[in-house]
Amino acid sequence: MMRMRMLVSVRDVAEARIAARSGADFIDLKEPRDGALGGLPVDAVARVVQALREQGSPQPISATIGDLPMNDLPAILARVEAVAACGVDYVKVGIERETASGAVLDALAATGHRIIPVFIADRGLDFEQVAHACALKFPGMMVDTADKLAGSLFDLMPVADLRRFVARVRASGALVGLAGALRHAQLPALQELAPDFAGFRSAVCAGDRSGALDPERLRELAARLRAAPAPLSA
Ligand SMILES: O=C[C@H](O)COP(=O)(O)O
Repeated sequence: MMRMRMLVSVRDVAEARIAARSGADFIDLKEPRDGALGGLPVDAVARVVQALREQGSPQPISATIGDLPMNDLPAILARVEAVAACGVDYVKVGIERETASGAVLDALAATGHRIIPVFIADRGLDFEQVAHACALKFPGMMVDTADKLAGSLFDLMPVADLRRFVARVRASGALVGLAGALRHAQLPALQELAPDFAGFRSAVCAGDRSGALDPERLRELAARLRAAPAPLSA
């Protein structure tokens, strides 16, 4: 079992370069000021992808499409196409706990792009929806939280549900990731859950997640993740 990898959310070329040289395993493009899955303008995504590819950064790159309502499937699909065309490795799409989400998952799977559904967990997870997504064979799946002021993922979801999510997604063959205002202090709890990767923004900024990426915090987190033994439960 590999160690747990670290996805780091960045908003521009400068932050992406910092993340690439400071220990990030996945570089995730978003505008943190615009919420959990705030999207960057497509030309900004393209600029970051070009800069990272030109400097030979090996990390896979993901980008979010932005917070779009589940009932606006045409807008979701148009945005997926635009973001995928920037050359990212993965397109992240927020999945709300709503009836319309089933049809969104079906349509995303049919795009042929490498989509990572991100289940928004503030109101808990619908495990039928998760099972539905698992059957659609996405390359990865995550949970994240929308309200970053309500505490971390561990405050919003029971550990038993997180464990169930990790097991269910892993059994489907997809990569599984956890995020939601995760902090350094939660690394032991994360290690115990043993997702393939964990996503960070709040913990690697000097102020709140809308501020600037802090290379020192990032390097410290990366060092702690590298030092941690691979969890037995994995
Ligand atoms: O995809 C990961 C998120 O951007 C993590 O952000 P956060 O640590 O502020 O919840």
